Amino acid sequence: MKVLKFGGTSVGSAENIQRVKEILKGQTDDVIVVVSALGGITDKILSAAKMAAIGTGYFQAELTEINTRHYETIEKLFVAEKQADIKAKTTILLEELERIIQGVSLIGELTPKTLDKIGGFGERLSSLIISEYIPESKWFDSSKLIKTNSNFGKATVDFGQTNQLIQTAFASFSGIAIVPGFISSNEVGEYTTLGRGGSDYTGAILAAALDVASLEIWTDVNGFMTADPRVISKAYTIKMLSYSEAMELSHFGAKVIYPPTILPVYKKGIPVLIKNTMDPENEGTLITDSKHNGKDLPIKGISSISNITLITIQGLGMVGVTGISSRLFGALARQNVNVILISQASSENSISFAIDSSSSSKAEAAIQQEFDREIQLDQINKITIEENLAIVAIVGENMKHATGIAGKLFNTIGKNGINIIAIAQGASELNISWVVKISDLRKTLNVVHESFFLSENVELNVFLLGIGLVGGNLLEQIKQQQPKLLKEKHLKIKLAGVANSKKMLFNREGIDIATFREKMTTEGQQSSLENFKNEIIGLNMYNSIFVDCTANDQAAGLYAELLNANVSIVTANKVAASSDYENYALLKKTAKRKGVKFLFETNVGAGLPIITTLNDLVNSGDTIVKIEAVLSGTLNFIFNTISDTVPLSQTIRMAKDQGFAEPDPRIDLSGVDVARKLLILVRESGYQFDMKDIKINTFIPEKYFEGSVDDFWKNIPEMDAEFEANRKKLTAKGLLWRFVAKFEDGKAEIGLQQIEANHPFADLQGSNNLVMFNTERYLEFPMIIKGYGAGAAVTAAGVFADIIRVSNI
Ligand SMILES: NC(=O)C1=CN([C@@H]2O[C@H](COP(=O)(O)OP(=O)(O)OC[C@H]3O[C@@H](n4cnc5c(N)ncnc54)[C@H](OP(=O)(O)O)[C@@H]3O)[C@@H](O)[C@H]2O)C=CC1
Ligand SMILES: N[C@@H](CC=O)C(=O)O
Repeated sequence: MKVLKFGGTSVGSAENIQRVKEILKGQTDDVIVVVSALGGITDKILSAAKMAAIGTGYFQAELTEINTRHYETIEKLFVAEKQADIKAKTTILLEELERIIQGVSLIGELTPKTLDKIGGFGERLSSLIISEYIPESKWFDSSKLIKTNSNFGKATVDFGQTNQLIQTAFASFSGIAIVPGFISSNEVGEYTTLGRGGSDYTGAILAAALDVASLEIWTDVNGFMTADPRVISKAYTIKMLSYSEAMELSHFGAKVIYPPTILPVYKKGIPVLIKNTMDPENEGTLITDSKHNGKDLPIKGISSISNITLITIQGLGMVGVTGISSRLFGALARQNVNVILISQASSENSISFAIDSSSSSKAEAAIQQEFDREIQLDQINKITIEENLAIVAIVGENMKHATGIAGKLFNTIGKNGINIIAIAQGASELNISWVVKISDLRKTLNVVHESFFLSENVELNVFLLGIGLVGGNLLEQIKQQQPKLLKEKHLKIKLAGVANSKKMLFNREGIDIATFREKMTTEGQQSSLENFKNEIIGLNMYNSIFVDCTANDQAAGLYAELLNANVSIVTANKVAASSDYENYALLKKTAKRKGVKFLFETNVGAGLPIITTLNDLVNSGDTIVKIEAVLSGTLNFIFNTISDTVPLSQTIRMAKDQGFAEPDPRIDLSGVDVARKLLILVRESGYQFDMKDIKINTFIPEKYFEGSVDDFWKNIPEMDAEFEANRKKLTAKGLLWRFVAKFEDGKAEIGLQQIEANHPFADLQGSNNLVMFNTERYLEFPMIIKGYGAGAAVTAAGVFADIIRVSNI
């Protein structure tokens, strides 16, 4: 024999009741079918009763709706000839309900006892209709079988009597039994109820009394999910749970099963299967006594409860005093305040507990009253009430004795800038619960879901500023590479925000890279750096990365605040890393302190792995003795391209057109770009250096850098003739121009050099860069890194690599 329970949605419409019939047809065993009220009916009944009690006439409209729902369901389920008979039977119950509610209206009082009498009508009605719809079935009145005390609203079952009654009633039963859920009766036969969601409990009570093969809870979801799917799109069904895990998860917000359901079936070792009436083929979740089940993950699921208030009572007068906790929780219990989480430090000078916010004034008054004397004497000097909180819990039997779970959990949460307000973990190690601000709940769930591999993929949320050459190429590369990254590395890069200087666009769910430009035009808001930063912080998404593909110094000014808000920075913009040493050091320190990344590999040599290599050398204990490098793609391209037919001004234009030059090419021509790069290399080598410490030898007179960029383009051809004359002389001597950056003996200098044809820099084609590091380990023969040092595609690839680096995959 099996017990199957169908919830409110499962019997909420004629179509769904037909599904139930189909499911029952497939059963080979004898079955007891427990049914809830038609979805939403119990709420309507209770609301009608409450309206009646306060004297509003609106209850009549609610009653009419209740009647209509049932009559319409009958009309859809039964052929015309049968309808009158079933409607007549239904009407008897509906009229009885109406009479009681009329009575409530007349007396103007709604006692818990009356509420229980009224509350069960939904189940009585639905079970009547369903038993008529399955003619071979037999209806059983569960209110006569389940005996309870008189705690109306949530009665306690008398299992001794109940088990006997059930066993007698079903002693010779075979076939299909239809039983209303939720209802029971007390010792004098008055209706009681088992608490909201109590139909599950009815199923469990019957299952345990008859020691059946299994209890199936048919609902409208595919079982217990790893997290709330409305928040975590990647949440999936947990195939197997132990009784304890199911109990913990259902207590902490997963409303799949009514928590008291577990105990009776657990005691008898009866497996519980959660199934979806709308998707019967789905495996669902199996709850058994097997502890180490399913994938070998330390945690099975994450649950949360919103609308939480945390109350802390504090005072030195509490230390070492026995009975404080008992008085505190006794006072709360007397006021019917349900305590959801408790946390007390071993110092004993404070106790924090979490409750549903609706009880917070009741709780506060209870504490004030109970500890009035201690408050007067200043032995308890502080009662703090924090609202707008949520509790999150991770649950899993495999956490037991697994080291590092709490460390990993809180480390990951901390890195994402989420403040943990209180923590509780039972010695059973089955559940770790903690309190966060409600505004951090979504982020917390995502972070935890991902870090415990409950999510298949790691997700990065990218906010891209600048969609010119580099930024535009970056998005193209992400678009192309995304399927492979997802498949092979389980990495998803989501564009959560994007901006240029005119428009900005955000979408928590991700912006489609194929259409982002049109979307920016049609749906984008006016761009503003301040608002872009505020939006990133405000969205408070986990694994957020600000990617700066502008050359804007104000954009670089946003980094500190973003890092402080636990947003990683990936930047092609050289302004921040070459700003005042103090600022550079602060940004690096902030990133480290916050556990996020500040990456700028492309600041030197575009996509070449120069900074990471330098970091590896230094981190492994090497010392940088000398750096000698050609660091400007633009200048190298110019000196490789200039000829008697291609003058200087034209080579600059070509460098710009090929995407080597800065948005403002004067930055390249003036040596500023190279100076920035050398400064960054020296700093990353471990030296405290500033721009003023670099000697810059310019080769184009200062006057060309004054005025606007247009002035520069207009005037620079004046230099062509002189440059060509010098070039001829240089060529005649068999020499070449290279703009060289050098750091040695604590001195840094950049400038144009004439080099021999056999110099390592001579064979440097196009826009290539070359860096030579002489270190204590690479002393005689330097380490050399060479290759394309500029260009949109290679730079975008370098930015892309930095973004991937943030994920630590
Ligand atoms: N090209 C290369 O080889 C390399 C470049 N880099 C660096 O990459 C960065 C980008 O270069 P590149 O792509 O060539 O430059 P582009 O001029 O092509 O693009 C710059 C982008 O930044 C946007 N932008 C500028 N100011 C703002 C602002 N205030 N708010 C929002 N967006 C803004 C621009 O928007 P709009 O179009 O609306 O003005 C544009 O989308 C530079 O810092 C450069 O030094 C680093 C290594 C190599
Ligand atoms: N403008 C730069 C681009 C890379 O940083 C260069 O020419 O090297």
